[in-house]
Amino acid sequence: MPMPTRVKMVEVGPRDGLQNEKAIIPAEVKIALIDKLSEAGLPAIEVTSFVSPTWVPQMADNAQVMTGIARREGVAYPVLVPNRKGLEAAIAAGAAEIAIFAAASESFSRKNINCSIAESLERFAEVITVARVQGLRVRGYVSCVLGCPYEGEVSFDVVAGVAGQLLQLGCYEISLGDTIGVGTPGRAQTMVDVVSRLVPREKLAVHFHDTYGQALANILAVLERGIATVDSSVAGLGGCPYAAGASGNVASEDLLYMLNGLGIETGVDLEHLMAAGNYISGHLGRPSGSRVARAMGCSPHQITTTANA
Ligand SMILES: CC(C)(COP(=O)([O-])OP(=O)([O-])OC[C@H]1O[C@@H](n2cnc3c(N)ncnc32)[C@H](O)[C@@H]1OP(=O)([O-])[O-])[C@@H](O)C(=O)NCCC(=O)NCCSC(=O)C[C@@](C)(O)CC(=O)[O-]
Repeated sequence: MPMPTRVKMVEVGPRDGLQNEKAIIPAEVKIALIDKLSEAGLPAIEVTSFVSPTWVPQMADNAQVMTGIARREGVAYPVLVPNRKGLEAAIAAGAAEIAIFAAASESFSRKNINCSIAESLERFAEVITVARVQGLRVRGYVSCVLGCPYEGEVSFDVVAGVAGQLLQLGCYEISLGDTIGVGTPGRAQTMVDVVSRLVPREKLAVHFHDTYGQALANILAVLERGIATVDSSVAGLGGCPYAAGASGNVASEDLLYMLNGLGIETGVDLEHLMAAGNYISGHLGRPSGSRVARAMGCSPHQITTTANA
């Protein structure tokens, strides 16, 4: 299968990246980060989540952040929503796109959203119907597609089944999450092949955490299988509060560097993206989790990364 010539980068740093931070980050910092990410040319930026503040205190300022950002024409600003209450709050804050999140593991579903997979799909069916009637776009996630922190191995048929149901319920795109970053390239390809029997590849995205250092390799492997939408997190921020030890997503800067090197179009500017990553790393008081940002920060050499330059 030919590699895509253009990849859509979905930035999840402000939500997935920051949700696990223990110290509460001021809303103004989150807003400034999102505005810098918009300036970098990202086509989609997940802003926040309208979940229970008891479960995820870091996202309690969701409405303030959502209403504070400077929205750019042509950029999607999805927010995570677990139920009707979250949907209503998201709509009140002006969201035009939501993301619902299911799992391919019963145990993870319980730990993360306090219900079974079947119950979650019932809940999401209602959320999606109401959202679409109100003109919102709905993205879907499936967590634990390459392994579960509680159950270990996860069946790819179950992953495909959940992804297929989210598509049927009305999600325009399904993001396949390796929540704990255990996947390797061959398994990632097989998983995508199995899921694509029920969901066309052009409606699939991948969401690889980099816990075992496999994320870029996995992304390259699934690009070879025709996947053209990839989630990433600026400065490699992140982790999931309900998956102990899971590290951040692949760093957006590292993903972009690789895509630039492959000559794949994204519309995203690396310097602006690094500026956003350096801004939030500075605020968090630790080095960026992006190896590209760290290397370029120390290196006086600006090496051309395009394949044919
Ligand atoms: C789903 C619930 C709410 C169920 O939690 P629950 O306790 O079963 O909810 P409930 O319906 O029984 O309500 C309990 C209380 O929460 C309130 N409540 C209920 N809903 C909301 C809401 N939307 N916003 C604000 N408040 C809410 C509700 O009003 C009530 O308040 P009280 O009456 O006690 O004062 C909870 O489990 C939850 O919020 N979970 C979210 C967990 C989360 O955000 N996890 C991280 C995101 S998933 C992820 O990172 C994976 C992903 C997507 O990145 C992909 C990957 O990597 O795999």
